[in-house]
Amino acid sequence: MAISILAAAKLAGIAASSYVVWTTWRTMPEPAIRRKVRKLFQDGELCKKLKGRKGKEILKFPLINRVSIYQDCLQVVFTLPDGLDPAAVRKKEWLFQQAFGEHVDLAGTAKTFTLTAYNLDVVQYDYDFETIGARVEGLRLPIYVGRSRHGDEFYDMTEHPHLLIAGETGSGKSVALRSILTTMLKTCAGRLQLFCADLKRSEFHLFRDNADQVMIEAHELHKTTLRIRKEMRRRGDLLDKEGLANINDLPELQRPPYIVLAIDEVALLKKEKDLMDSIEEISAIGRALGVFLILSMQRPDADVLDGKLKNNLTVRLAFRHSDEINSRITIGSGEAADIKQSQKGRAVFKLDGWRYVQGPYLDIPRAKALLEPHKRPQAVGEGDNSGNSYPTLLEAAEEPGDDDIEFGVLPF
Ligand SMILES: Nc1ncnc2c1ncn2[C@@H]1O[C@H](COP(=O)(O)OP(=O)(O)OP(=O)(O)O)[C@@H](O)[C@H]1O
Repeated sequence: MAISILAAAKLAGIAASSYVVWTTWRTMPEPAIRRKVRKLFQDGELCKKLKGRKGKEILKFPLINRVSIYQDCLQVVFTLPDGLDPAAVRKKEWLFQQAFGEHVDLAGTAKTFTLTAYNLDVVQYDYDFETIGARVEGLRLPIYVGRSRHGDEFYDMTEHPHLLIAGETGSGKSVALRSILTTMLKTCAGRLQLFCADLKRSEFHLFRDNADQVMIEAHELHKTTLRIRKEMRRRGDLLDKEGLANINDLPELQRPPYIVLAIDEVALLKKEKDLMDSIEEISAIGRALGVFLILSMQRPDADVLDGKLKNNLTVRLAFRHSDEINSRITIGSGEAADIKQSQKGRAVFKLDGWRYVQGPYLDIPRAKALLEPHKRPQAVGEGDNSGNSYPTLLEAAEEPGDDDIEFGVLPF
């Protein structure tokens, strides 16, 4: 019997050693797990040394508050005694891995830590719209990120605006953008205007028939950001007039479509000061007005992204980074440097804490096939047939206004 379980584990792609460790402690009663964790504290000398009466040394170990055994993981919550350096606990993560298998997370800051041991790692998988579409149903502007050990990871961009995607070359950024935008286009027909800028000219040609505009030159993008700024003013006026704070509060038929501006390889724009200023303005005030950014680049250092803009990109997806310093630039900590080169599509997803995710794999031919039924029927900006009376961004830009002066000075 034991042999066939191991064989099944191997067939399922699970490292056999990890599986054995998992099955061993899955069947252990809670007191035995407590004893085992206490033993690890002793072996790792994770304790505060105190002087007792008559100079006798007393060792104070962390206190185990809770042990929970779930279907897919084991959790142990413990509190450090005052004076024990939390870094010492983090350094000994390997001890917990040896005991509970390699898929261990140790989360905590100063005093209370949660050790979570999972039975499985996240594995690569293919994009499947049937499943993903069902998961994100009901979200206004869904971003489907991938799978973590907790299950599918997705969120509503109207609640968490502006996404920053970063990672070294070949780590999975373009595939992630492809799958994120495909999901959006398939689920938000009639309430999304998508603008894509791809100065590398490598990825967004795919969306040419689906997005409202695909730009490959900085000056085209500049013109579009000026239009978006003008549109934001128009939306601001509308909200003022209606006494509302967010376009989501408008009645559905009056509600402007969400605008998403996705830019691949932002580093190529670093010398375009005016353009970057426009992007920063969108990041600062876009949320309530329904205007959102997805920016992708290899390294979001100060050279490329001004601090204010970076702070407004509140959600982060960090694929493999070459070292801890680079990882810190993107997510403020080193975990993206622990992703191996072979782990394509693996990233640190940072939103209300962080976790590792595996993005779904979607190649260009399949993305094309998925997008085929969603091609825009008309030329750029000629509206949709959703019954919504709000003018499209490009129609609105045709109205005379004070920005026409700005448009005139652009280098076309
Ligand atoms: N989610 C994934 N699952 C499996 N394989 C993936 C995944 N994402 C990327 N890959 C593999 O990695 C390769 C490189 O991915 P991708 O082109 O997205 O990298 P990138 O970060 O955009 O690189 P660059 O910055 O050079 O454009 C893909 O061609 C694919 O083979």
